[in-house]
Amino acid sequence: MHEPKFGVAGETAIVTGASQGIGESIAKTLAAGGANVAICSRSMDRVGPVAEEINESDTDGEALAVECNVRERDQVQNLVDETVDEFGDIDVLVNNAGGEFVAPFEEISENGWQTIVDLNLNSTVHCTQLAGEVMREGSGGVIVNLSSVNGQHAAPGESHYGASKAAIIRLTETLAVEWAEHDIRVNCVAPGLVQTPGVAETLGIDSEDMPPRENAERRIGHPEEIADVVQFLVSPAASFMNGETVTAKGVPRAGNSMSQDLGLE
Ligand SMILES: CCCCCCCCC/C=C/C(=O)SCCNC(=O)CCNC(=O)[C@H](O)C(C)(C)COP(=O)(O)OP(=O)(O)OC[C@H]1O[C@@H](n2cnc3c(N)ncnc32)[C@H](O)[C@@H]1OP(=O)(O)O
Ligand SMILES: NC(=O)C1=CN([C@@H]2O[C@H](COP(=O)(O)OP(=O)(O)OC[C@H]3O[C@@H](n4cnc5c(N)ncnc54)[C@H](OP(=O)(O)O)[C@@H]3O)[C@@H](O)[C@H]2O)C=CC1
Repeated sequence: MHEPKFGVAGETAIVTGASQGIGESIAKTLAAGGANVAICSRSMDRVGPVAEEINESDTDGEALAVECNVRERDQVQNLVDETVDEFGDIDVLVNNAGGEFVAPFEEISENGWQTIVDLNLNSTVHCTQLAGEVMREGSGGVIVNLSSVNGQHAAPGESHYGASKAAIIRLTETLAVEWAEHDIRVNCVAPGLVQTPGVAETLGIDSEDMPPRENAERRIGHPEEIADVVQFLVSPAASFMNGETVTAKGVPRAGNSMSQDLGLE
């Protein structure tokens, strides 16, 4: 009989941007599956309680919280070092931290553009190079990057975000080829609109005022629905997947579904 291989027990995973939203859900899902998770955000006050919640639950996996701004390469090096000190190795990296503001291209300042490219793309480069070094020197590993449907299709007001998220897809494909010889798989998830505190902040509304999630025509995702895809890609069940971008957007419309999900189109 073929045994299912969807588990992550005993793995050590870094999840960036795990104080809320999709990253928090990924960390809790992997820990529930028995992985040890090193989680970060810019604020220990925000990421610490997530680690405490995991450690106080009956999951097999343990959590380590590290304050780390992923835009700062020296802080990422510290995250990697603390993870290895605590858990001995790094098997999994989930590049989740990211964000944006919505603005027309002509209104984005040089610093505004730089901020979003740093936050989404350059942070992924820092984490992947520094954690990847540990994986290459060890027994390989798995990397999952968070792109977006806005990295796959045009969306007004998202030029900086879309460009950085599209670049993440091509980086994923390139590294999958370059690092196959090191036994490192690199895949990507492209979510459609997911109900998180960050999206509510971006839209300037309260989380409770997000459009309904269960409307079949304008389906908005739950963070757990992205976390489960990440867990699959991390697990040995996805051993023949490398360089892929898995889209998870609820309703298979062409193009960018986010503004449709919001009822704007
Ligand atoms: C159609 C359907 C759509 C639907 C869209 C719905 C969202 C769908 C997709 C969601 C994707 C997500 O990633 S959801 C997660 C998103 N969550 C978040 O992003 C929440 C956290 N946000 C943030 O931290 C900030 O917004 C962010 C800019 C990213 C980082 O903040 P920082 O403090 O590092 O940066 P700041 O110092 O504030 O700003 C840096 C520069 O950016 C400029 N800047 C900041 N906000 C700006 C704005 N709204 N418009 C112009 N410019 C702006 C500032 O003026 C600065 O430039 P100068 O003035 O020149 O110095
Ligand atoms: N929600 C959605 O609809 C979609 C989201 N995505 C992508 O999924 C990922 C998660 O999104 P979502 O959960 O909505 O985001 P949220 O804004 O809700 O959460 C972002 C997380 O990242 C952390 N973070 C932000 N900046 C930094 C930084 N510089 N260094 C370290 N941590 C940081 C935040 O923690 P803190 O503030 O404590 O630092 C927080 O934990 C992002 O990459 C996003 O682009 C893609 C498509 C759709």
